[in-house]
Amino acid sequence: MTSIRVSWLLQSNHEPVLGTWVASVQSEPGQQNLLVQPPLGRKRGLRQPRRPLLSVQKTQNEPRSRPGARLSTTRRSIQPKSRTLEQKRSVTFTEAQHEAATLSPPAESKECPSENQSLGVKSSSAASPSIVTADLHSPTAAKVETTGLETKNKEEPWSCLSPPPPPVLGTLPPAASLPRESPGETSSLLPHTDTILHISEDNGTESPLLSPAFTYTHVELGEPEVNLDESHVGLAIKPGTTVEELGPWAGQIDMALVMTVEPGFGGQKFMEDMMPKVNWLRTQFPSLDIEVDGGVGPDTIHKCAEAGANMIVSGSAVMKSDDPRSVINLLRNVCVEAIQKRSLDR
Ligand SMILES: O=C(CO)[C@@H](O)[C@H](O)COP(=O)(O)O
Repeated sequence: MTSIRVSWLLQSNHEPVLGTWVASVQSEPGQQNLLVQPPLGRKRGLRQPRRPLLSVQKTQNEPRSRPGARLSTTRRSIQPKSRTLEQKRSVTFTEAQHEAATLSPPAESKECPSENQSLGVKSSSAASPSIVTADLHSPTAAKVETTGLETKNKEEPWSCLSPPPPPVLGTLPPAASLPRESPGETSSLLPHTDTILHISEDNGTESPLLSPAFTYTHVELGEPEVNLDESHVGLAIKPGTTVEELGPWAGQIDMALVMTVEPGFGGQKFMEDMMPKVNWLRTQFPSLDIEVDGGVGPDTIHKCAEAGANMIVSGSAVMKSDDPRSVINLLRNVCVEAIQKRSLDR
């Protein structure tokens, strides 16, 4: 039997929730490769508040949109509803590649009631072993605990993306130099060929989600169920992919995943030389959620946090620990402190 892989996320400014991955992966031309992350412990149709990953405001240096870079299709003509504290969301991950494919809008969020969990490390019998979304809090808060919910401060919804301009190799493009999109423009192609998430078998082995050996839970993207404003979009880059290739998209996505190992399996050595990618993204896009994945644990978390990562995937370091909770707390606290420090430095 195949189950969703073991991993956990450390996110800032989220209500801690348990999550599971529902994958819809289709690789035929014109079909989508996407993953949706409805929180576990929730039931469809019911909502749970969710806070932004970062409370950092977008800066002028951070374009919200740009011309020719649109993610979706005619559905983008749907007027997004204003986000409320109670809105549901999903996460879609794709990997930036040059091969064009159509990205359909993300499947519906499937939300269920779930009690908030103070540290986000609580597991549930309904959950995949350990996808845990832990909560970080406002970087400006003097303490870890926060009292109020926030909504992600995007004055306009994330925009549609279309294939980016040819990457500028060799130099990192300043975000401010990125072209801006014009209102009403729509296009439909998002280049991607792969997904990042992994699933694991009961014997503990992992394989990429796209492995044909696994069965995926197919999520039909029913039109009535889609609410684009409730979606998050992420782009992932493997170690061999330059951040320049992600740069053109970064002003429009919610999350960038910088792989710090080659996707494939857990337990690999953390690639510190990926940190300049994280640092550049954080510098150029202060409110972007930046995730690192691979070889992250107590020995490497400082580098990630200082570079600007605020979402952490940690496999071995947590799962092989005698005290996973303390490891998670450590990772979270290091990130919180780095976020607070950046906030004070600004
Ligand atoms: O999916 C991958 C790598 O393919 C990563 O998510 C790792 O599985 C994370 O595990 P550790 O590297 O932390 O052990």
